[in-house]
Amino acid sequence: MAPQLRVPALLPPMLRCPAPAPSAQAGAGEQVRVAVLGASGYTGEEVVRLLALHPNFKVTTLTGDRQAGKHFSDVFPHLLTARDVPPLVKIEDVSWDNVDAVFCCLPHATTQETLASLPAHLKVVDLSADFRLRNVDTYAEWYGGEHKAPELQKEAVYGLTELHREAVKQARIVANPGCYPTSVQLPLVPLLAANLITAEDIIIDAKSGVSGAGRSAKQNLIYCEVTEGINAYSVTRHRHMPEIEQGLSDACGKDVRVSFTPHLMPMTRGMESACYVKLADGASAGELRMHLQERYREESFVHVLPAGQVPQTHHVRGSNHCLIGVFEDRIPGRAIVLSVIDNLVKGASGQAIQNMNLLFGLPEETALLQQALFP
Ligand SMILES: NC(=O)C1=CN([C@@H]2O[C@H](COP(=O)(O)OP(=O)(O)OC[C@H]3O[C@@H](n4cnc5c(N)ncnc54)[C@H](OP(=O)(O)O)[C@@H]3O)[C@@H](O)[C@H]2O)C=CC1
Ligand SMILES: CC(=O)N[C@@H](CCC(=O)OP(=O)(O)O)C(=O)O
Repeated sequence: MAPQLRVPALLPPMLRCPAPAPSAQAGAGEQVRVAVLGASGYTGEEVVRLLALHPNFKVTTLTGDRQAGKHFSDVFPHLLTARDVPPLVKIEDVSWDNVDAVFCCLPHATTQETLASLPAHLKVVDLSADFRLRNVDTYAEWYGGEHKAPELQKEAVYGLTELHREAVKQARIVANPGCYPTSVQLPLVPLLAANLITAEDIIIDAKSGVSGAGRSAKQNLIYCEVTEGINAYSVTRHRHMPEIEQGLSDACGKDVRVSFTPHLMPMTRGMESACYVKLADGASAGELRMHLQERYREESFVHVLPAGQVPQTHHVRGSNHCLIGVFEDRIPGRAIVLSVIDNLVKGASGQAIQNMNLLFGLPEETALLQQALFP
């Protein structure tokens, strides 16, 4: 059965709140001039695809590395609007005076050096992992290299929009969360903050589509090695573990450690996190569900399903929505919380646009109210 989305979530932004003018920085009534760094990759492409329907953001600059020099429409012929966007250039050839806002879709490590060299007038949403971890030593431990821009890291605001909206509105640089951390924190942060589940014994069994690994060719990602099978990867050492633990620890004021195992699935897009949690004394799965329904009642993109409905990746494919289902475990005192997103949309480019909308005082739903592509 299809999940029942709340009707207000599907109203166009103008019916939910008055359309504000873009920020003074961009000039009231003017278009925000947007650069997408790493536009020849999957998340960069997804930003450009979604921005085709954005009334206030105009893509004026696109960068690539190996693909620099090509027309965007030659790299992504499926994007019909790409005929009107500029060709891909190298980052060093960008004229920053013509840019107000940057979506940074570069690999981690490259990102911190690039962003540290950009002019300070730019508002930035960074999709990489470089500015997500507050502690640069933790970054070095999990990402295998000293952080090259610790000052910029201090300035960055972690942008899981529904949980950090007010901080995002004030920010200049937003660290867009990882895809797995988005799918896990949306359900678990409110439950930990309300003491409905314990900080101990959290087990997360997660699955991702192959686009999560980016567009560049790798042997373990070729068709024969991915199709008709699944495999866990980075077992006990996936780099999203400290990001998840940072968010969950903040939520409850305790040092949270999680068991987290990601799996690669033979599908293009989509992510599911099955979270096995221990109920606090006296709490029930029904109470968890009701708490999440209440917490996200006014949200456009997070939907807590009625009892018994199972969230499916097919129901969020191509959309910025997150669907959550809560179930009573057969083991007394435990619950199972399921969460699905599209890794490229709510897990990356959609949430990045949601955050950029907030940076410019726009309704955060702008250009993001697409429903899922089904089947
Ligand atoms: N895919 C996903 O689901 C998610 C990805 N992310 C993060 O978003 C970022 C982008 O990911 P994704 O789009 O999947 O990656 P891709 O590999 O698909 O794209 C990477 C982009 O960066 C460019 N690039 C690579 N190296 C350099 C360099 N040294 N200098 C300048 N440009 C460079 C590439 O250019 P070219 O191809 O022309 O060489 C390409 O445009 C990463 O940090 C990733 O971890 C975050 C959440 C989810
Ligand atoms: C399937 C796959 O490989 N997924 C990627 C996660 C997505 C990603 O790009 O990670 P960030 O959000 O930290 O940038 C991985 O496991 O590394």
